[in-house]
Amino acid sequence: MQLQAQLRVGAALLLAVAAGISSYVFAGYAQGYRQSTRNLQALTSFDQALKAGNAASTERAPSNILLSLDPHSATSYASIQAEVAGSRQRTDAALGQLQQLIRTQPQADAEGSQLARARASLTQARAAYDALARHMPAERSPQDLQAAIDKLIEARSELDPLIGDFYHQAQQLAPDQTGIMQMARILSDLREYGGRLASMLVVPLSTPQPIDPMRRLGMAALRGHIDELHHLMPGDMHLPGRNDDDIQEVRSRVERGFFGHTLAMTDALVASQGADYGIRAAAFTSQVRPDLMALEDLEDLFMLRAMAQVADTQRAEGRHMLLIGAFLVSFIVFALSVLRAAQNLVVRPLLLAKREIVGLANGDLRRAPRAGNSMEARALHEAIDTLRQQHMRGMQLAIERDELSKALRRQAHTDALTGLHNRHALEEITGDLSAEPVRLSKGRGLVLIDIDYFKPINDEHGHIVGDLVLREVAGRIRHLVKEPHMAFRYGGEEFAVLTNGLSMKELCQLAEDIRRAISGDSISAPGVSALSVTASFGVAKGNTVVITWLDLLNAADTALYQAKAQGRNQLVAAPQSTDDMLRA
Ligand SMILES: Nc1nc2c(ncn2[C@@H]2O[C@H](COP(=O)(O)OP(=O)(O)OP(=O)(O)O)[C@@H](O)[C@H]2O)c(=O)[nH]1
Repeated sequence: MQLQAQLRVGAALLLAVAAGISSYVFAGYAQGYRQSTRNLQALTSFDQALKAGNAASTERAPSNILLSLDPHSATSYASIQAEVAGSRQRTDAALGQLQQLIRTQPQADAEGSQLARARASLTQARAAYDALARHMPAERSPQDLQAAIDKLIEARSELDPLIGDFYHQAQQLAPDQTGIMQMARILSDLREYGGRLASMLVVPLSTPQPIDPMRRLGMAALRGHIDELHHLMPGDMHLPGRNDDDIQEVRSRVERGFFGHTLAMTDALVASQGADYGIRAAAFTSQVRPDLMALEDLEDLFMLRAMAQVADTQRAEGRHMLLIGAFLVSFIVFALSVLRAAQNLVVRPLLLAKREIVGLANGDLRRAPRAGNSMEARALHEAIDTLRQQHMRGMQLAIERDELSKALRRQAHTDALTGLHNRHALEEITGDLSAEPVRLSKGRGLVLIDIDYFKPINDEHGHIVGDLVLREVAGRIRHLVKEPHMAFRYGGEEFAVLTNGLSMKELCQLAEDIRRAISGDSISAPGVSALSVTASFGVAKGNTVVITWLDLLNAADTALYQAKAQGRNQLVAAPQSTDDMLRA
């Protein structure tokens, strides 16, 4: 597999492993985050149910005060009336929010009906209050007053099942927060029972009249519940984790106010047998109200604490998820960067170097584009440059060798004196004449030229002059013999012209031209008067009889011999060739 592919597969595997591990851990935190979100929703819903209950309980205090006031005489009537309207608005708003939450509940229908009943009861109770409030205090019968108060208590009781449902649901979803939620519920119940207890004293105090025995029994039962709940409250309400000074402070307010002041006052009023209570309903309600509010405050603090704890957990899970996400993204970026760097620093330089080396091997000496600036890449490029230099030297040597061998070959085939091809060159074409005869094509022609009476020139004028004559004769032959025909120094004072594609007539014409050229102008040499030189010619051509090179040479040689014999300075065509000429 290629390095690039290996790198990619490696990076993909690494990423897959990192993604797998991250996903596994992420899924754990995501589960925790979802759980915390559900817990928080459950706690918020329970808190909203408690708030709705508290709002309905709280509405009673200003309503009860209003019923003990004279609409015409009491100066505070209008402000209490406004307070009643405000508290009713707050109750309605809290119930509205509760209704929204109920829509998302599993038992939305049953809880919705329960809430509708509570609202209907509340509307009835408010109507009863409003009807009584329009009358003068003297016109309000104790029975009607009590009935209105009872209706409001009853309307508040209608919310208890809903609070119970939300409590159980929150307890199931957020079991860790059960202790705090229990505490909040106890405080909510205490607030309601304390409010009811106070409400039950409103009629006796307003009238004033003794508390009837039945009501006294009911109040005793409530008082018992309150004591039970008080006992359920732990002495030490210290919560782990956060600073809970605020809880301790409100708790002591509750102990002093509700369990101390309110219950003591209530107990004293219940215990007094006569109708002279020494305090009127409005004043009593006003005194009790802050103590009941302290219970609500404490409950609020507990719920806030529970929700804050869950929110902390949720934030921590969210942070972990973010961290893992950031880690995974960073890892992906890192892995891709490493891959890219490896590609740029290793793979690409290697591929380009490979291309350059292959180019060198194929004779391309150009410097190819390069990549990578690492030490290793530079070393690789230096090695390629060295290889190129060696390759260039090798090529240069090869060229020189080639030229040398061409020169040698040329030299081996050239006659040093005349510069014509030598006999060896002719034998390259004809082959070894002493060996197996080699066939020739009919187009081949041969003219053998032998200088006449050359020995006397040598003898008379010396070899140097003889050489000069040979060079001059060779020059005149070369002048007339053009490609594709070739001129040779066949040996001593003998020359040969090998033709290709000439008819016998053309061949004889060429031989005659050469003869005239040799015998034409005399040859001058230093210290020698003009030398007249002639030569004899034997001409032959391939045909049906002359079919090998040996045949051709023999035919030309015989003709030359004949030319010599007939008096020299003439040409003789081989007889077979002459037949051809005649036919031609
Ligand atoms: N100067 C010189 N003489 C050479 C060379 N090669 C051969 N010879 C001479 O050429 C002469 C040839 O003489 P012969 O063979 O008797 O021929 P010839 O004198 O030309 O007489 P015919 O051919 O019969 O006309 C000899 O004297 C050789 O020494 C050479 O390279 N230089």
